[in-house]
Amino acid sequence: MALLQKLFQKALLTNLRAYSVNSLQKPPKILITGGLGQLGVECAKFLRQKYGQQNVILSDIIQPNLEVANDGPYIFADILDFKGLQKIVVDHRIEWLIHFSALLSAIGEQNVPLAVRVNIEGMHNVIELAKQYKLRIFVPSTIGAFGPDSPRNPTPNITVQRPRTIYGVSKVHAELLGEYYYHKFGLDFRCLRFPGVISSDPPGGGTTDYAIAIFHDVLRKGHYQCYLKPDTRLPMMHVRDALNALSEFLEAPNEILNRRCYNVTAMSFTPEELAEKMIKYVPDFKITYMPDARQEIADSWPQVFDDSEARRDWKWNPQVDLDNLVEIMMREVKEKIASNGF
Ligand SMILES: NC(=O)c1ccc[n+]([C@@H]2O[C@H](COP(=O)([O-])OP(=O)(O)OC[C@H]3O[C@@H](n4cnc5c(N)ncnc54)[C@H](O)[C@@H]3O)[C@@H](O)[C@H]2O)c1
Ligand SMILES: C[C@@H](O)[C@H](N)C(=O)O
Repeated sequence: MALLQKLFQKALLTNLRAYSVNSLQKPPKILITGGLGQLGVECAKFLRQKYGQQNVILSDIIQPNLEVANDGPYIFADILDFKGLQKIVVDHRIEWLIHFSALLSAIGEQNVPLAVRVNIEGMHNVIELAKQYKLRIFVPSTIGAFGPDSPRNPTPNITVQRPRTIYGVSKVHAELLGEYYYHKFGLDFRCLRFPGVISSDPPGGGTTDYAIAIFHDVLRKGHYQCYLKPDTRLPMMHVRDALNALSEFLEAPNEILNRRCYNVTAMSFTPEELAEKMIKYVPDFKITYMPDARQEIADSWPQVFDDSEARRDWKWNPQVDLDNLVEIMMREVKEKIASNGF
């Protein structure tokens, strides 16, 4: 019986995927807010390959560098300006909204009023916008949406969420608001809770940033001083997997989704374990540890993330493990340092 059910679900998924791809023959017009951060630029490149350069509009409140400006459409969009957002959606016939604007966990603690404005008021604006114009809206959440009362190893999809950072509070708010709009108004709200995302681009002020900074410091200086203790275990994922997850989830037909918010992850490691893998590439590098305020945040977050519901419902399957991640980062960070010094 269970086998029959599984076969039926697989057939349904295959059919619905085929339907979904066909129905996407006219590619969606997509707006990415907060697009000049760590995830946005890569996300635009990825989605432009899929849906066409002109169909993915990157936006932010800061000035793009020349490479980004030449890569495809870029516009100014402040998520605190509702009328401005309405104009963009109308003028560009936007159908999907990917809402990346946020102050991350560490930086949010340094400026709580701004985090409230950007993360909470900004969310109010984009969700109303999505409702008014019937947009499909993707809002990333995070392992930071859990807190010290949540089970940490593993952290299931549905459990206690009592975060102790304004970032985490704003993300729980976003999850609940999105689910509410889905049930109340039929809004096509979709949300993935990402772990620390690793890429060679500069991170925006999070607690997991050490796993990016370590590559830059080791390759430039041969030394890294880590702000977390050596045995601090956190869930992580390479940006390629994060973008694959985002795009597969965005394309998944509503019929196969049992939830609007899913945990996704690829691996969990500690600074010590990451450093051990890096020694193969830079045998004589040194790592020292000087924990700061970010330690307390990390200690309240999941250590291992349970993403079995995403794997079951829309066949989420990460590709990059820790060995691949170190190999990719070593290569890409070396190239970045050679080309622009970051
Ligand atoms: N990077 C990660 O490890 C990670 C993990 C989990 C979830 N996320 C989520 O993914 C999203 C993107 O993360 P990121 O790492 O790219 O963040 P980031 O901090 O690098 O970028 C955020 C962007 O938001 C922009 N922004 C700030 N105020 C704005 C405003 N008023 N209007 C428009 N834009 C504004 C900033 O200019 C910045 O470019 C965030 O919502 C974050 O919570 C990221
Ligand atoms: C985990 C994620 O939300 C972000 N990188 C942070 O540390 O704040």
